[in-house]
Amino acid sequence: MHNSKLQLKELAELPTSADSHYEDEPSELILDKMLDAEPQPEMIEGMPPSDALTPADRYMELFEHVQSSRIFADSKTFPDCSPKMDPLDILLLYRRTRKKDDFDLHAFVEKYFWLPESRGGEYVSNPGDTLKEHIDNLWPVLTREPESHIPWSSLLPLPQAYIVPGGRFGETYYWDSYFTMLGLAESGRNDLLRTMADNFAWMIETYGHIPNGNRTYYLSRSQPPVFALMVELFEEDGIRGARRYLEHLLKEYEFWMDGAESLAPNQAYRHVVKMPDGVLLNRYWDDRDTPRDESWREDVETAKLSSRPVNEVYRDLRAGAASGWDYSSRWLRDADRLASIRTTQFIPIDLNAFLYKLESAIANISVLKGDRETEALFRQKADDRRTAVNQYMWDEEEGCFRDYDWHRQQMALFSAASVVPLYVGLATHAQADKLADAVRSRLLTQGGILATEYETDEQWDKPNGWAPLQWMAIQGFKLYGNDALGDEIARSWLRTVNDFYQQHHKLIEKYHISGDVPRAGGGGEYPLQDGFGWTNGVARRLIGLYGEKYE
Ligand SMILES: OC[C@H]1O[C@H](O[C@H]2O[C@H](CO)[C@@H](O)[C@H](O)[C@H]2O)[C@H](O)[C@@H](O)[C@@H]1O
Repeated sequence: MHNSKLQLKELAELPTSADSHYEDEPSELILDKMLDAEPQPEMIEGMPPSDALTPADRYMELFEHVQSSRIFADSKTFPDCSPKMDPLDILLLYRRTRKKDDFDLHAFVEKYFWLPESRGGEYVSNPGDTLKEHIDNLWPVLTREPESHIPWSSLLPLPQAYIVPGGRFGETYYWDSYFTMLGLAESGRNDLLRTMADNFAWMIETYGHIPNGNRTYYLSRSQPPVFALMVELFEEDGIRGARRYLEHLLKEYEFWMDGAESLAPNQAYRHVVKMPDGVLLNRYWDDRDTPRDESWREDVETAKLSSRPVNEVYRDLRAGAASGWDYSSRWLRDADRLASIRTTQFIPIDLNAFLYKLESAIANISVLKGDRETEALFRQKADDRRTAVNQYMWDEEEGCFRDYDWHRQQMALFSAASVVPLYVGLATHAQADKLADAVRSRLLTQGGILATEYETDEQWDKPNGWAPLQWMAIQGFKLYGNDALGDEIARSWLRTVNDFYQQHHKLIEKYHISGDVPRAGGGGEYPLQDGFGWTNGVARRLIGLYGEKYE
C-alpha cells in the first residue's frame, strides 16, 4: 500500500485553475509541497486512510467532470480505471489544462488512465456444450488470481484466488460469492471454496468487516452477511475447518452490532436499531452520504428529484446497495419512485435472518471449541432476535414475513426476502406452511419465484427472478418438509436458465420470469450482465440435485 504525497485535506486547499497564477504554470509553492511532503500517517482525523481513498476522493473535480460529462456510458468505468501516475499529479495537470480551448476530457482520461480490461468478454461458448459443461468451462474464465497491484487503483488486492460475477463486475462480491461457492462445491472446486473463504476472513482482519466488494469505493458498506453460511458450507461439503473462522465470525458480528450498547429505545446507530421495547434489530447502512462513485451521475439525478436533503438520499441509496437489493420497491415509499428511497428506515427481514444465522453459528462453533459461556451468550442473542422478528415482522393475517418500517411503526412490503427465515431455520413449521401459500399465490411463476409482486423499473422487482432467491426458497421450503414446493421452484428455475442457455448460449445476472418463455431480465441502472457468478453457482448445484438431463 502507498501513501499519497499529500493528504485529502491538503489537496482540497490547493488552488484550482480558477486561481489565475496557476493557470499557466505550477506554483513553486505547490511543487515544493509535492516534492517535500513526507509520507503522512495513514489516518487524518475524520478522513479515510490514504489507501482507502476512493476515485471521487482522489480526483475531486476531475472525477465529477468525467462522471457528469457521460464520456463513458457506464458510470462504473471511470472508478475502475487505473492511473498511469500519481493521482495528485494527474489532478494538478487537469487543473492546469482544463480551461484551454482545445482541452479534450476523453483524450485526457485516455492519456493518464488505463481503462478497465474487459476480461472474459471475449469468451466464446461452445453451443454444443450442455449447461453443466458450459458452467464448468466458465469457472477458469471468471477466476482472478492475486496479482501485483496497480498503485492507486480502486481495486483492493486480495491474497488468494477468487471468482468474479462477470461483465462490468470484475471484482469479488460478498453475497454473490456464497451462491457461487454452492456451484463450485458441486463442480469439485474445493480449492476455490477455501481460497474465497480465506479472502473474506482476510478482509475481516484487514478492514474489520467484509466490504460490498474489493474496491476502495465499496469499503464504506458491506452486503448481506453470509460469511456464516460460507463457513457452514465447508462442513456440509466435507471440507471441514469451520472452527478456524470463529474469531472472524465474532469480529464480523461486532461490525454489525457496533454502538448497540449505548442506544436508547427508538434510537439507531449505523446498522443497529433499538426498538421501543428495548430489543435490538438491524438495518442496512453505509458510512458515507455522498453519491456512489460507481453510480455518481445516477445518484445525483435521483437526489435532484427529492425534496429531502441530498445527503439523506445518498445515504439511503448507498444503504440500498448494501442490501444487495439495489434497487427494489422494498426500500421505496412510493413503489415506483426511486427518489422516495428510505432504506435506513426499514428493518429488513433477510438481514435479521442472516444475523440470526451468524449468532447461531457462533454458538455452534463455540460448543465445538468447548466455550460454553460464548455458546450460551450467542444462543440467547439468537433467541432474542427470533422473538423480535416474530413480534415485528411476522404477519399472521397474510401468512408471511415482511420488512418493518420503524419510522412509521408498521410492516412494509412482502417480497421473496420472506423466505430467508426458512433458509436459516428461524421460522416455525406453522409459519413455513402459511408462507408456502403466500409464495405460491403471490410470487411463483412458471419460471421460478419473482423478487416482489410489484412491477417497477427497478431490477429487484417483478418481472425479475434472481438465482440467490430461488436457492433460498428451494432449500428453505425443503428444510420445513415442503418438498413439493421446493422441487417445483427448483425445476422451474432450472428450466428458465437452460431454455435461455439453449437459445443464447450464456447465463445472465437475472431473468424476466413473468411470461411463458424466459427472457433477459431488465430494469435498474445498468445493462444486463452476462457471466454470471451466482447464476452459474445455483444452476450448477441444482443440476447436481435435479438435472440429469442438463449434464
Ligand atoms: O453498480 C451499481 C451497483 O452494482 C452492484 O449491485 C448489483 O450487482 C452485485 C454484483 O452481482 C450484486 O451483489 C447486487 O445484488 C446487485 O444489485 C453493487 O453491489 C452495488 O454496490 C453497486 O452500487
